[in-house]
Amino acid sequence: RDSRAEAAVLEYDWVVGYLAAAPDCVEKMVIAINGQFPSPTIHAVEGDTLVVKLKNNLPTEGVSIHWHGIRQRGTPFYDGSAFVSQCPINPGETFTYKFVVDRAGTYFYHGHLAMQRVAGLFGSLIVSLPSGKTEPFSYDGDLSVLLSDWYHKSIYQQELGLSSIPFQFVGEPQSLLIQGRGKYNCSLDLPPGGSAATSSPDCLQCNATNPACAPFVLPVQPGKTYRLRIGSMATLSSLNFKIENHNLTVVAADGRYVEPFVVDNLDVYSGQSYSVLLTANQDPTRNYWVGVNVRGRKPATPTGLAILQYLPNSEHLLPPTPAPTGPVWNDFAVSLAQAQKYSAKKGLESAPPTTSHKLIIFLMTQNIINGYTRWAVNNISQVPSATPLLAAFKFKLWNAFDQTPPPRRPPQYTNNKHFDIFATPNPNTTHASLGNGVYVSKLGEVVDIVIQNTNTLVPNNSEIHPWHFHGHDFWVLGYGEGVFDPRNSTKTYNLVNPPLRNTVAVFPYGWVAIRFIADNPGVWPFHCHVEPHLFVGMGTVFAEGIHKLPHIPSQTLGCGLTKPTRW
Ligand SMILES: O=C1O[C@H]([C@@H](O)CO)C(O)=C1O
Repeated sequence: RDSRAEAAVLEYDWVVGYLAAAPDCVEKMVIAINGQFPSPTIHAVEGDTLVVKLKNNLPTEGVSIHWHGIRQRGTPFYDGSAFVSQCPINPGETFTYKFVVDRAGTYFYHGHLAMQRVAGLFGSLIVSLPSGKTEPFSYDGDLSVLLSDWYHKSIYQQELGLSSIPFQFVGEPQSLLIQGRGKYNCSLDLPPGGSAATSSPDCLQCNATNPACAPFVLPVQPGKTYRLRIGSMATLSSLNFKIENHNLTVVAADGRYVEPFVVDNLDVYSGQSYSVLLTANQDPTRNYWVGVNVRGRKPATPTGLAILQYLPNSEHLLPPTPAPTGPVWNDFAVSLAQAQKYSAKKGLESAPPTTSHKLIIFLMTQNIINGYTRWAVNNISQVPSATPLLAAFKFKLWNAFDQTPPPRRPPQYTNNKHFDIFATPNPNTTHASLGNGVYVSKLGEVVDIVIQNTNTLVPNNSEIHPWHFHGHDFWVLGYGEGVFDPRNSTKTYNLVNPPLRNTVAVFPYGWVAIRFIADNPGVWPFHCHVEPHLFVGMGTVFAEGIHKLPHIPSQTLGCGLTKPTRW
């Protein structure tokens, strides 16, 4: 652990490039930083300034890096979402991110252009308290695991399928990874009655003698307590994390303190981070499985495994027990009950304003638009603008994006609520259109957003969507089942100690309500963190304080209407 008392400037020289790697024993192409997958972990201290000089060595594509969970106060142009805060960094170009990490916690960074995150372009950003400040819990050591799901199909083939008629969805991942390591299940590849000799080349690489197949190891001293940081950069999967025989005490979520509570398995949605306390208080003569399973979608991916190693046992001492399983994948009541256990830590986190200035209701629908399968929010399916929206606001380039404000209510609602979210097929799936309008708030405005789930185009199917906000933490006021009713549902809100987060899951056929203060001048994406959903339009953009936008560095410009006009 870094234990400096004073903030420092930390400088990094990074090169983004393609790498042949075998995260689950099978060699594929990943997008890596400095030849590493996952990308290097950053360890910083609260108040530090990070200066990341990023060279794009990808020969055929631009890139940008989003600093997930970092609020970027005063530096909205370094938020890293392509076509919102900056132009993509072209092949061969170098771009320097410079920003302050103003709050201790567990964060991430990842590619934010098309589906580059899915190709492995992500890493952990861990911010510790300076040595003079203490956490509201104690521990002997700090451990961290970054969870993800992994596909054998390239992101380019995935993007092709998503943007084709007929639509070809990415489907379930081949493997689940813990800190970038997993093991592909060859037997899934075998034809009925087939043998290893007839299986695919992928499968042949995946055998016990291949060192790339060794699981990630978490070493612990018997009797000690560890702070374990758990985060998910999954493409699609909602994950459940479990350590055999061990309870976990949850103490923080998304870099904010929560009232501690004990679980024996933890739901982790893409874009979320947690700190849990883990005490090595079990039989020390053996090691234990750490297991990750898929929730919310019918699993077709084997459990991802790592090893909790009780020192001085060998890390090769395999646990004698079967791989851990989580709750049944479609027991959404269990997921909801766990989500409702979170509350803000008393005395350390603020309560929300008791009222809001406006309410926005988002209805998420899956649609057919000109033959293409696309997600929409209030009938608008998001497409990027060629001009970064931040620059469009700053330089008043009003031709750069749709000037019609996007709807604050689902056009499908009558009397605010009489929309049948359970209807199959969804009756309004042909009314959506492409767009890139922006929800503009006044500086300091208190805004409520309710995200309402529906049935997808598949009969009797509604899915989990983790929504992530850039530039803000928000209060999670409450969850509900069925259709949100502005007159009654608000009565169930927790306005006393709701948790602060930057990513929240919306459960099938339900809604979630959040409140935020629009106090960070900038232009900020708010979107589903399931990458193939964002890719086909499941996102929105918010802006505030547009009269107070800071000067924009020229390195963020150069595309769309921000092209230089003189030679
Ligand atoms: O966006 C998605 O599309 C498919 C399905 O709804 C249509 O093929 C699926 O499972 C998603 O999550």
